[in-house]
Amino acid sequence: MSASATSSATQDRIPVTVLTGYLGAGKTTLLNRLLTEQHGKRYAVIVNEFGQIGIDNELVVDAEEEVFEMNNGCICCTVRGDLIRIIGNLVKRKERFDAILIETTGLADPAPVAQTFFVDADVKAVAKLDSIVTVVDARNVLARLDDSHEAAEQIAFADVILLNKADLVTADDLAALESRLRGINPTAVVHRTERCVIPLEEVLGRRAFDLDRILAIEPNFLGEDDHEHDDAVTSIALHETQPIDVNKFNKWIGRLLQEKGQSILRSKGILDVRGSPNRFVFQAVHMLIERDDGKAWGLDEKRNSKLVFIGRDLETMDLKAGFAACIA
Ligand SMILES: Nc1nc2c(ncn2[C@@H]2O[C@H](COP(=O)(O)OP(=O)(O)OP(=O)(O)O)[C@@H](O)[C@H]2O)c(=O)[nH]1
Repeated sequence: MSASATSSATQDRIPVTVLTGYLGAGKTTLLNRLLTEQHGKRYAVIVNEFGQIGIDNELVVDAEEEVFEMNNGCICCTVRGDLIRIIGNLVKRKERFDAILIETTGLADPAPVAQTFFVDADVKAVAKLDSIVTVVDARNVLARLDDSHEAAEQIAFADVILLNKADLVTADDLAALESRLRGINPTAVVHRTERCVIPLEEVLGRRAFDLDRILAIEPNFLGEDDHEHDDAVTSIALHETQPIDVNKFNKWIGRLLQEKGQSILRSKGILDVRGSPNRFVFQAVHMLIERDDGKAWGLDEKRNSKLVFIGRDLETMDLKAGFAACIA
C-alpha cells in the first residue's frame, strides 16, 4: 500500500476516546459535559459499569447520542467481545458517527481496553484509539493510589488527565497531587478541573495515544492479557418495586455512609419515591452524598428503584434489609 493510501485509511478510521478514572472520579460528569456542548458532531457512547443493574446510562444526559450499555462484566475482561461487536456494528453505520466515546468502569485497567484497538484485526481496520482521558478525584486519589493498582494504571496510561474535584482540596494539595501524578506519568497533559469543566477540544480529537510510550511502560502490552483485579472490591445491586419513603432512605443511607463510608467506595441509585413525579437520583463517593431530581416518570411507566453499592466487605452490612426497611 502506498504511503498516501495508508494515511487516507488511517484518516477514515473512526476515532475512539476512552474515558477512565477510579470509581466516582467524575467520568459520567465529563461525558455529560462533552455531550451537551454545541459540537455539531455525532458521537456514539459506550458505557460499561461495574454492577449488574445499569444506572449510568440513566445518568447520561438525554442527548442525541445513542448509548450502548455493557453491564455483564468489566470492560477489560469478559465484555471485550461485546466491545468488539458493538464497534463492529457501529462502524457499519459509520456515516452517522464522528467519534466513539467509551466510559469504562472505575475498576477497569485501561490496558486491555486500549489493546483491543491494536490486536483485534477487525477493530483495528475501522477504529483508532485517539486518546485515553483519565479523570482523577483530587480528594480521594492518594488513598486509592495506596490501595488500588487500577488507580495507578489509569493514571500511567493517560494521555490527558483531569485533576478533578479541585473544589474539595486546597491549592497546596493540588500542587502536591499534580507532582505525584507527574511522577507516575510525566507526559500526560494535566488539567485542574471542577465538575470536569474543560473545553471539548482539550479532550476529544487529541490524536494523543502513543503506542511507543505504552510499550515502554508495559512491554507486554500487545501480548498476553494478564491483568488482575482487586477481588476484594465487589458490588451489590438492590431492586425494589414498592415506592420508597425518602425520609427513611435519607436517614438510613446517611448513617450507613457515616459508619461504613471508608469501605463503600461508591453508591448510586435511581429511586421511586412515594409522592414524587420524578425519579430521585442519589449518588455518593465514600460519605460525600449528592441528591437530585431525575427525569419524570412516564404515565404508563412501571416505577421501581435500583440501588448499587461498590466496595469492600459489603456482605457484612445488611444492605438488602436496610433498603427494604425504607419502603413507604
Ligand atoms: N464537589 C465535586 N463533586 C464532583 C465533581 N465532579 C463530579 N462530582 C460528583 O462526584 C460524584 C461522582 O461523579 P460521576 O461523574 O458520576 O463519577 P464517575 O467517575 O462516573 O463514577 P463511576 O462511574 O461510578 O465510577 C457525583 O455526585 C458528581 O456530581 C467536582 O469537581 N466537585
